[in-house]
Amino acid sequence: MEYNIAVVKGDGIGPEIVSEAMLVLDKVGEKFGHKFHFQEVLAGGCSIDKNGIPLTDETIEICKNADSVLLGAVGGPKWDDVPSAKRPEKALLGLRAALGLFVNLRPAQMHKALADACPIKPEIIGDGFDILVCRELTGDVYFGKHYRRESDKGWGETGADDMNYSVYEVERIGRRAFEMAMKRNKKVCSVDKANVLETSRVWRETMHRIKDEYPEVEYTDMYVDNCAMQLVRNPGQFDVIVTGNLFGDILSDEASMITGSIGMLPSASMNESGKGMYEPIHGSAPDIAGKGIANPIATILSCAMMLRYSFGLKDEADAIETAVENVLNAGHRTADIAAKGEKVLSTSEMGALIREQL
Ligand SMILES: NC(=O)C1=CN([C@@H]2O[C@H](COP(=O)(O)OP(=O)(O)OC[C@H]3O[C@@H](n4cnc5c(N)ncnc54)[C@H](O)[C@@H]3O)[C@@H](O)[C@H]2O)C=CC1
Ligand SMILES: CC(C)CC(=O)C(=O)O
Ligand SMILES: [Mg+2]
Repeated sequence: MEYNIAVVKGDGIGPEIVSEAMLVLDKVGEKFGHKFHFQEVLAGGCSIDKNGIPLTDETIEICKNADSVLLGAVGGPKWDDVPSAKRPEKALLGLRAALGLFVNLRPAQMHKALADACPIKPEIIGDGFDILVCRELTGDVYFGKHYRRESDKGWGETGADDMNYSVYEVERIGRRAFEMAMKRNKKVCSVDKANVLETSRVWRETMHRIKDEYPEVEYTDMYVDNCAMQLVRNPGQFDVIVTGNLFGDILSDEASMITGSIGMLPSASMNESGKGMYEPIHGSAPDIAGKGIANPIATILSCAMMLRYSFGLKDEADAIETAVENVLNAGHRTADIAAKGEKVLSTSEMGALIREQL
């Protein structure tokens, strides 16, 4: 089969990690008899530099018309002072909205070989953990009105961001979370801040209404502050965590670190018709950009999610995941997951070793 993939390398380490992932897809194509056609497009800071705006209509059209989208990361200090409506991150939010990508799946699994890179004590980790953060991606405070006004207390200029969730949006993500749980360990933990936020009260009431449609699933509610704590106290208690855009963003970065590094976590963002955008959960890592030391595994595993979820290529997805596992089991490490004194691989050396396993 032939597949058209729009590629948004983006900024910072984006081009370094995405190039490795594209080579992995080429290798999978060779092995399994597929052809992946890549069309590179600009979004984020690099688009601001070339076009004056972070996201052009052309990029949106190419991404909409492709079978799938592979994205690295956008943003960086170079563009920190551009007006907020034109920041690189607006490209990401714009693409998510334009493609209707309401669900963002972020799996955080313990790779046994990386136990040493996990900052939590082995007796707490026990047999490991396998968490799926199911984050709502096109609502919440990220898509509310952002504005400034004068403080009515005379405290000067005040920033304000509207946080919203409608019943429709919660039902849509909630059902997706229950469906994912049915294919896994049949547990859903819904995370909110219903003790304070009206948005969260609508979230919780809606989740309680739909949970009865899935009687086999064990359902719990948890406040987000408690969840942040429980993720390090006992990560093994979780199966699917369903939550809003902001809480999911923060909790998935935290969940990534207990796997060893944020450089390990892939993600899949999908719309109602299964169209997807696949990206690592991390950002453009300006502190290490251009040094060739970023971990490409999150992006490579995002390609596995693309093959599985958008193209239905299960064996091909498994092959990538097994190749990554083999490389980790053989003790190969990039800087972020290496123990003191361990040999450290570059981005391209890690990519090459993974391809050798395919
Ligand atoms: N999806 C996206 O495009 C995202 C973009 N961003 C943007 O990225 C820029 C930097 O944001 P930060 O808060 O620094 O988050 P970040 O995720 O880029 O980096 C946080 C820390 O993790 C490290 N790190 C990240 N990815 C890594 C990898 N693959 N291998 C090894 N180490 C890695 C970085 O070196 C840094 O020390 C900002 O402009 C931010 O807005 C942030 C998150 C997501
Ligand atoms: C850069 C933000 C818009 C989003 C983010 O941090 C994320 O999706 O992980
Ligand atoms: Mg984030």
